[in-house]
Amino acid sequence: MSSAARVLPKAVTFVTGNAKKLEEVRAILGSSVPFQSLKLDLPELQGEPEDISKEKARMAASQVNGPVLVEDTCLCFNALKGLPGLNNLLKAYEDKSAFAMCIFSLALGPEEEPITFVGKTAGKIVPARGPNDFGWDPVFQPDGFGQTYAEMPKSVKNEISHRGKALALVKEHFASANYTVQSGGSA
Ligand SMILES: O=P(O)(O)OP(=O)(O)OP(=O)(O)OC[C@H]1O[C@@H](n2cnc3c(O)ncnc32)[C@H](O)[C@@H]1O
Ligand SMILES: [Mg+2]
Repeated sequence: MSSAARVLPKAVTFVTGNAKKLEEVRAILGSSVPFQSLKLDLPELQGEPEDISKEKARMAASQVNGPVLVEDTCLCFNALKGLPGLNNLLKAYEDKSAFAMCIFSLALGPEEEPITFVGKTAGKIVPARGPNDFGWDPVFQPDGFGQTYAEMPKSVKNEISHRGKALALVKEHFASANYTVQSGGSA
């Protein structure tokens, strides 16, 4: 059953200061989720990843006074019980397995409960290979692949990555929620 369209006062703002992230989000979402991007100074929060993400979305939605999407990513090491950590720390451990995790939160407005979307990709930490232009891409080799994130074509990374998986859920949500933007709200 299709639900009535929910009217948003303006297009969704994707809040990030990271140009490489933005590039991937644009490539993955295409025209399926219309958004604009904005860099905001938000405090770094402590706590459980999903709680941090929701709180970040609430703060961003009140600054923007409209719908926002925020994203946090971590490279989490199984030897450190899933904690994010420094690659050098891992040298002391036999277990190099890790997972990349991406959490998006969508807040439709400052007073609305954010909705969270999580994507994870398992892999291992390896000596760096490939171009060094996006964070830890050269040291993360996803399971089932012979290349690090940095070595693979962008389209392959986006297909299998933590970010790609989380954004597939975001896309599904937008497809079923049937949002429309109020006329006069910026595209
Ligand atoms: O403004 P925001 O969106 O918060 O951007 P950020 O650069 O602070 O990003 P995060 O805190 O989410 O990311 C923590 C680090 O992980 C890096 N990172 C994020 N996604 C990555 C990916 O897909 N591949 C490699 N490194 C990544 C990123 O460059 C940061 O150094
Ligand atoms: Mg950040």
